[in-house]
Amino acid sequence: MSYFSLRKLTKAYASQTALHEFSLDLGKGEMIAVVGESGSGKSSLLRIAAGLLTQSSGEVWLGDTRILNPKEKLVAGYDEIKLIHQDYQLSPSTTIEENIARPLLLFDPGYRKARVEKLLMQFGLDRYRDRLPRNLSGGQQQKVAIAQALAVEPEVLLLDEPFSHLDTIQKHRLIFELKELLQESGTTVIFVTHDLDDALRLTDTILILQKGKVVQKGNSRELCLHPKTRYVARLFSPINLIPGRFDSYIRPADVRLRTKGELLGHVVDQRFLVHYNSLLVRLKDGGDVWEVDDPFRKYQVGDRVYLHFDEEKVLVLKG
Ligand SMILES: Nc1ncnc2c1ncn2[C@@H]1O[C@H](COP(=O)(O)OP(=O)(O)OP(=O)(O)O)[C@@H](O)[C@H]1O
Repeated sequence: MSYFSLRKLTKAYASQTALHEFSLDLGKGEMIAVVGESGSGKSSLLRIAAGLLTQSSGEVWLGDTRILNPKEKLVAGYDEIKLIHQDYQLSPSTTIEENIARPLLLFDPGYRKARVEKLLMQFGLDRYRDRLPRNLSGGQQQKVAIAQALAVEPEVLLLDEPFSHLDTIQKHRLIFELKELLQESGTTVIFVTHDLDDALRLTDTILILQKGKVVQKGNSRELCLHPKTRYVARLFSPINLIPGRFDSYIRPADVRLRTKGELLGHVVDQRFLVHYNSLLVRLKDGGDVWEVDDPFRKYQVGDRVYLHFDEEKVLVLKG
């Protein structure tokens, strides 16, 4: 049953439309990721969902409550819906413990103390409680910001690329920890990102946004095997345009390398990756460069190679 509902949301700025009739219904505790490139409308969407930006049309509902926008509400935003973005603002001159406690100042002191203790423990921040934010790493500071947002036990958490300042290892660890925490607390989550890998680490269901429109929704398998647009296909791997066929593509892993055949090229670059070598092959006719996998690490820069693929692996893509 729908709990957090975004209904036909649109947003037009003076020069352009950022969002075209976006609708989404989430059940309580459900998590979804919205993946889109820069400028696709992700931040506008989340700010509207949080009641922090006024939409051009459409409504946001949390249970039976319509979320009012800044034009309708004196103090914009809701405790029940928290938005976290990469530029978190911790208070620089107060300790980690005080930062997490800040949203709870008007709460009962006993409750406040217990809640802050729980968050410090859950996020592994206990031993840093007396430090100032500047004495923590970027990843730890981002954890503090998330713990602070969760202090008031929001029903809905909106994550706007909150991990982009972190290195890959820190990021993967934080996403894993956060996923467990959010599942445990039954928080409803929308996570927006341009990074499919991050999205798949947090959620199973992905919604793809392009130029303010939803182009596809599904799980990893559905999107990978049946991408509707070039953008969706490229989220999973590069794609190679088949010469003479303007909308047909093949993935690097679906190309076989042979010493005989019809589609001739020569290797212009080679990279050693964990399970295979990745080659760049310049085609003889037309001059396009294909990216192909060489699982047997057989070919070197300068080698001639023939490229084969099965027709059933060809992706026919638009947009
Ligand atoms: N205040 C504004 N005034 C005018 N145009 C805006 C404003 N805010 C955003 N836009 C435009 O609306 C479109 C969507 O922007 P938005 O920030 O929502 O996208 P995004 O997917 O979050 O991008 P990014 O990942 O780069 O933050 C962009 O083309 C942007 O230039």
